[in-house]
Order: sequence, then structure tokens, then C-alpha cells
Amino acid sequence: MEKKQYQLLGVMSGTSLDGIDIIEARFHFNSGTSYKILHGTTIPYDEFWKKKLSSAVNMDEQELQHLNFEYTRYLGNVLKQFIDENGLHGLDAICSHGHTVKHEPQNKYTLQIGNLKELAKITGQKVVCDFRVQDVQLGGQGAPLVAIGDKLLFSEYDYCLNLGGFANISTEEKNRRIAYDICAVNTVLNYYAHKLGLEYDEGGKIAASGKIIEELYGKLNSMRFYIEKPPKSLGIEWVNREILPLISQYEENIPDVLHTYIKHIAFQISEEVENSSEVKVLVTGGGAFNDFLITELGKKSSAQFVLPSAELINFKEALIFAFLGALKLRGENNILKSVTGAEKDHSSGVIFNP
Ligand SMILES: Nc1ncnc2c1ncn2[C@@H]1O[C@H](COP(=O)(O)OP(=O)(O)OP(=O)(O)O)[C@@H](O)[C@H]1O
Ligand SMILES: CC(=O)N[C@H]1[C@@H]2OC[C@@H](O2)[C@@H](O)[C@@H]1O[C@H](C)C(=O)O
Repeated sequence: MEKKQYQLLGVMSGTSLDGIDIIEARFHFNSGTSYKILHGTTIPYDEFWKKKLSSAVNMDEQELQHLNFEYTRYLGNVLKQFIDENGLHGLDAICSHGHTVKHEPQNKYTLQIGNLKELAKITGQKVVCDFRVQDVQLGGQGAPLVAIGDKLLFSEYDYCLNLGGFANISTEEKNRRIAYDICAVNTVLNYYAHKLGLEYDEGGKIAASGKIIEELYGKLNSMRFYIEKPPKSLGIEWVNREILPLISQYEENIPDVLHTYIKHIAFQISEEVENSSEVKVLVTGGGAFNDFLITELGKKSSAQFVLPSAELINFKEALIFAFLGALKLRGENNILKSVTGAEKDHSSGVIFNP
């Protein structure tokens, strides 16, 4: 008989570098698909890992290989501890994204570390991982991958917007799902918060205290990425190459930079959402806790920006990676060509047995 229920761990390490999101979730496949989050936690990175992971984009191949082994071992032990501490039994698999260190889909290259077979050995569990590489090899962007989960698990919303290291959005257009990255969010905001000795700008309070730098606002909104048509995705390489140099001449006043950058994010998002009070947008990712950003969004767009429970805000991406793993285990497609631009819909992910 076809298996209808899956008990999985979903694991996500995002580009904001805050930590490893882990959830235990259950999925039921009947006429539709339903989910239940049983448990979620974020294991924050210590300074050692923050430093390593943020410098990885500049490493050569040999250093990256070494880092990949080291990080897989670390991740495996974190997950094993989570499983032991919570007494988890009967998991079908761990579905893990790993951590993106490089993303150059135009060169058919994307690298997520932490996706080696040792993960299955250390945890003693079946692992489904490395979801992006096959898509990039098929000519796709390899991102955003959450779109199929948005479509099948959150169809009551007109748009799903995630405010993580980067903002991405997904919606139905002409009876097909489309999704793409909009702009950088917490990768940039955190970079300037760090200069003030802070992890991040809590509630966007520092940004709110600043004022707009009109010249910078104009330059940010003129970047070429914004006129490109989807499918499109962003990586930290783009932030380092295009955004930080543009801002550097203004950075003696960080509150003003943060203020301006948040207005820029709000404007770019408002450009992608239909401007109607009928429209419902699910907002997730840590940026949903940035009150100043949410207020600015509300000023620029009349759409309803819906903030769900803190659990869903924090763990929606991990939940959907668990879902992508479930689809892979079922032999069903988990990546849509309409989203990434790959040559076909396909079932992505690598399976390792313990
Ligand atoms: N209370 C808060 N106020 C302002 N910003 C916050 C708050 N809480 C979290 N954040 C921001 O959210 C970030 C974490 O967001 P999230 O976990 O969604 O990112 P991520 O998983 O790395 O993203 P992605 O995978 O989408 O790139 C933090 O680094 C911080 O910038
Ligand atoms: C290459 C990569 O890791 N991209 C991430 C990143 O973080 C946010 C945004 O850029 C998104 O496109 C993607 O992650 C989400 C989870 C996704 O694939 O849907």
C-alpha cells in the first residue's frame, strides 16, 4: 500500500547566518497534503562557524572541500544531539538543505556544504539532501525551491513572501507557479548592524531612527537585477559585488544607511505584489520581526501582509525542505520548471542511507 504519512526532520541553514533551523514535522498525503510541525528549534552558530561560513565564498576548491567535511561532521553531531535529546524514534528521514556558500547558476554552479554521506552515518538516519545542484545542472536557477511547498501547503495566500538573507516571493501566474528572489534583506541589514557591534537591528529600531539618503535610495533602485525578468535568484556574491560597494561611501552614518536600505526593500517588494487590499501575502523569515520594515511595506502597498505564528515565521523554510524530501522519497517532482527555468519539472535531492 502506498505510504501516506511521513515523519521527517527539516533542516535549513540560511544566508543570514543566524543558525541551523531544525523542525520535526509530519506530512499526510491524501487527496491534498497537510502538515503538522511537532517541534522546532534554532541552534545559533558560534563565532567560529559564523566566521568560517561568511568567509567561505572566497575559499578555493581545496579549502572548500575541507570545510565541507568539517561542516558535515558538525551538522551531523548537532542533528544527532537533537534526535537523542528529544527521544525521536521512527523518523523516515532527515531532509537537509545544508549551507549555501556559492551560488552562480549562470555558470551552472551552486554549492551547499553539509550534504555528504557522513550525515547519514553520524545521525544513523536516512538523509535526503543537496536539492539545488540537479536543478542548476538542468539549466535552472536552483532557487527559490520553497515554491512547490507554497503552492501545495499555503494555497490560501495570493503570495508567499520570505524575508530572510534575501527576500523571495512566489505566486500563481497564468495557472502556473512562479517564484524568484526580489532583493537582499538581512544579509545587508546584518552587515551594517555588525558594524555597530550588534547581531541585528532589533525591530528595525536603529533604521527607524535614521533618515533617507535620497541619492543612495535612487542608486539602489537603479540596479540592473530589478529590471531582469524571472526566473532569477541572488547569492552573497551579488551583495559583495554590487551592493556593499554602492553603500560604502555613505556608511559613516549607519542609521541612515539602514533606514534607506529598508525603504529600498519595501519599495522593491511593493513592485512585485498586486496593489490591492483584496490581496493576501503570507510573510515569513526573520525580517517579519523587523517592525520598521513591515510598517514601511504597509505604507507602500495596500495588500494585506499577514504575519503568522512565530513558529511558522521561523520554520517555514525548514518545513518546506522536509516537504521536498517527502516528495523525493515518494518519487514525485519537487521542483517546477515554471519556477526555476529548468528544462523540465523534476525530483531533486540525493538520498543517503545510514
Ligand atoms: N526581532 C528582530 N528584529 C529584526 N530583525 C530580526 C529579528 N529577528 C530576526 N531578525 C532577522 O532575521 C534574520 C534571520 O532570518 P531567517 O532565519 O529567516 O534567515 P535565513 O534562514 O538565514 O534566510 P534565508 O534562508 O531565507 O536566506 C536575523 O539574522 C535578523 O537579521
Ligand atoms: C542559493 C540559495 O541558497 N538561495 C537561498 C537564499 O536565501 C533566500 C533566497 O536566497 C532563496 O532563493 C534561497 O532559499 C530559499 C529557502 C529557497 O530556495 O526557497
